[in-house]
Amino acid sequence: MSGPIYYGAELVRRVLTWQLVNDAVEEALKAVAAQSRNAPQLPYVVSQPMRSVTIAGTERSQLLFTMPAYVGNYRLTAAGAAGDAGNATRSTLACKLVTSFRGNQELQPPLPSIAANILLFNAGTGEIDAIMSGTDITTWRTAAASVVATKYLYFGRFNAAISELPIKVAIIGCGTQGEIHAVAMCSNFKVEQLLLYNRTATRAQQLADKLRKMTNLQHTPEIIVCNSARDAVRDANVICVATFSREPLFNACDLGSKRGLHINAVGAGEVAFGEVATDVYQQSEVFVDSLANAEHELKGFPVCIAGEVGNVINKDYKPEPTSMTLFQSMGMASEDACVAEAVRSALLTIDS
Ligand SMILES: NC(=O)C1=CN([C@@H]2O[C@H](COP(=O)(O)OP(=O)(O)OC[C@H]3O[C@@H](n4cnc5c(N)ncnc54)[C@H](OP(=O)(O)O)[C@@H]3O)[C@@H](O)[C@H]2O)C=CC1
Ligand SMILES: O=C([O-])C1=[NH+]CCC1
Repeated sequence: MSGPIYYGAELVRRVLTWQLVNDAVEEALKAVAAQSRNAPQLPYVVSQPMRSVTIAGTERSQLLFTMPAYVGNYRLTAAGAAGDAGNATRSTLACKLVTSFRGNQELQPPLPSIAANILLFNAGTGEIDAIMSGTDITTWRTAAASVVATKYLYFGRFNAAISELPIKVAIIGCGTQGEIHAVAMCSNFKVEQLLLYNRTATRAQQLADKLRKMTNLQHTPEIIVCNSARDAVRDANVICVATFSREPLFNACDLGSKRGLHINAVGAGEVAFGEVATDVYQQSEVFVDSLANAEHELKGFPVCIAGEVGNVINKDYKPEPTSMTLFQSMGMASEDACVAEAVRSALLTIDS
């Protein structure tokens, strides 16, 4: 063996598309849900042990996560990842090493708060095949999980094509995740209005300016920078919240009496579910990416969890049409494994 191939960030970025990442993430969500429901009619085999968390210092502001996963018998159908044959089943053994260093944004120049590398192993021999830069994969796959959750939990309740239903989207937190969520929502859905809020107001304004200049968005919405999270969420149909806040940034009263709302709660402060108020959880049907991870990581979670997003994709469960749904995203190693595999396939295709 000559040693692992290294795929750097530049190479990875060349092949990242929403179609490729959404497809791989949807497959991971389905596989995890099939495994936890013990659904023998579905082919998947998944092993996704709890991630380890190493605290680098005395506070939880500097963390190293180890995220291993094996996903067996799954398919990547997106065109970019097809390579040999989109229909072939795949099995991937991978481990992501990811750090979360909150102070990185204060450095000059700032560094990403979340940085990752993914090790890809030969699933037949256990030898290491490749090391892939995982920072962009983490950014994209997290937004893709919110896109898939929005597709099934919000749009799934209407009898209309996704492309025909205009939505208003609130983005709370305009850091790396806020930005990619704004781009993902406008690339996958007909967003007519984008409401941005960030604690440091200039950052929301900078994101608004950047988004207005982007020419590759499928939909170019009206973009409004809001003075508070409350203002941003009031009229939204879909809310994406991605901060490090320990305190709730909005509560149920701020959402008014409207129903049929969907929330993607992505961020994690000291408490993984701190940025959204308890009464919002209490009034929502709550879904997670992985129930096993939720049991382990969401200690003190205020409500019962309705199920996994994959249960809804696999049609084991349908949310009430008028309910408020909330996707509590934690991030799964199997998403990283499937997306890294899709990226590797796409790179092999363009190289050959
Ligand atoms: N679910 C998942 O799979 C993943 C979740 N994450 C989580 O997403 C969150 C955002 O990550 P990322 O975008 O990369 O980080 P960034 O550092 O790029 O952005 C952090 C954002 O959080 C805001 N923020 C921080 N503290 C507070 C606070 N006390 N009150 C209000 N806003 C606050 C910042 O505002 P300001 O500009 O004012 O500082 C900024 O908008 C983190 O919690 C991270 O752990 C990340 C990756 C995957
Ligand atoms: O899933 C993931 O990679 C992460 N979740 C929180 C920080 C990083």
